[in-house]
Amino acid sequence: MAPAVLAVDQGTTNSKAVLVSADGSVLATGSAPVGLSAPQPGWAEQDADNLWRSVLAAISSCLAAAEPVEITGIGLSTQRESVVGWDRRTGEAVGPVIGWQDVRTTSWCSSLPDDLDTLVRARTGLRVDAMFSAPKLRWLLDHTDADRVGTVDSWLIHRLTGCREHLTDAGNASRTLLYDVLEFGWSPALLEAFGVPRSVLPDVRPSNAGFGVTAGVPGLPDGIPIVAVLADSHAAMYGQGCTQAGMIKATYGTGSSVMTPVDEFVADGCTLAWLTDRPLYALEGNIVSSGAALAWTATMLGLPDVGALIELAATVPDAGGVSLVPAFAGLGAPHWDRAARAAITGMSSSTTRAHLARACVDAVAHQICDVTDTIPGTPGRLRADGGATVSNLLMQTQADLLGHPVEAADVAEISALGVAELAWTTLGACTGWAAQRRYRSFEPAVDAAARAGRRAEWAAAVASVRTLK
Ligand SMILES: O=P(O)(O)OC[C@H](O)CO
Repeated sequence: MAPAVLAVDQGTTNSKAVLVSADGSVLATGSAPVGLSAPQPGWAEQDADNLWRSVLAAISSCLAAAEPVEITGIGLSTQRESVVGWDRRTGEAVGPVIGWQDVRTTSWCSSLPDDLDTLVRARTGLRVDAMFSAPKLRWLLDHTDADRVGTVDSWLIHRLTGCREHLTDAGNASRTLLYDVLEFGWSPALLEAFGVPRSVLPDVRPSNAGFGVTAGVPGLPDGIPIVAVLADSHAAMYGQGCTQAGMIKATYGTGSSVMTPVDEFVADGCTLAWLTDRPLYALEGNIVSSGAALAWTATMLGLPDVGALIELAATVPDAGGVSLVPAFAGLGAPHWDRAARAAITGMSSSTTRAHLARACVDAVAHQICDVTDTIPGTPGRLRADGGATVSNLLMQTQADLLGHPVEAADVAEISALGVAELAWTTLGACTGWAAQRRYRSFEPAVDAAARAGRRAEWAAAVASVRTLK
């Protein structure tokens, strides 16, 4: 039987499973949706058992679509910052997954002392914000009986290993606000500040250090090693071969993430992408709503899906002066204004549904530019990945607004391929798959004055929703 790595990419809306051979070929894929609910405004919850079942369903449909293979290892890529709590004795989830988009702890975060933010920046590269795990963990500990907690990777490791292991990788840990990315351990000062006891947290391992073996997983043999674990956005960066300073990638998911590796840790907007034989730090900007904004606008316009929205957007040459700022849960990077709310500006009596659709596509691209504008010496060429990159209209808009070429990876499963590549590298295979990957290239097609005009229109719309001036 041919050897393969089974890569699982657990995201906000879907769980995917991909069988990948040692040369990077995709042998089979499977996917299953995950439910998401908003029981109160600003809350985002998922059912932890449903999430686990969606992983099993994705694996099962992937294996059913493949010729028989020998699974030599598992690679795990997961949505970040979301947290789960469970009972140490029974292994069962206690309470919901609190999603990364959930902002229920915003006012609690605002009540924390300013000097905590200084400490958080110095030790994690991040800032105090309700998006990150620590305030969500505090909420779980206050409102449930959980005595074990972790991010989604640790919940899946727990289930894949028959409830034996309580582990996380350093890249996922770096998104919690509790992990010292310079000392490579949970920070006692940050644990105390957020009121999270060390005893409830997983042990942190380097991203390719091994995370136990499968036990009792329906449809999988026991004893398969979990070789590598990466956070999904970081896995996309690995899959893009974006591993050196001077390269930049954007992942278009439910939100978007722009990342560029840096040679040294910077105490603002920096994250630990992974830890292998050495750490790789990256500057990152998280955009809260991009794919979610496209889906919302499609629904509001009575369209069946995002594909139909983009088709409608393509029927007009521009947004006709309309801007749509998708601050449904506030603004993330680079504005970090959680009290801001969404708005549509610039409408006139000649505004059509197509202009609104086009404004939403523009918004996804503008938000990426807002982040790249803040990255010093932004490299010219942007590598793009994620579901929305199938849209040529979006990619062309991105190149036009950026003023630099955009290269869209011609693979749908870049995060799964990224973690599969790290797993195969760890197992001793010769990789470097990004060099052979095909990209769709988009060159800017508008002049500097037109670009500046559109960026200024967008900036005015963002300014109109901001609460922090
Ligand atoms: O589920 P995605 O792909 O939108 O990714 C979610 C991110 O990891 C949140 O930081």
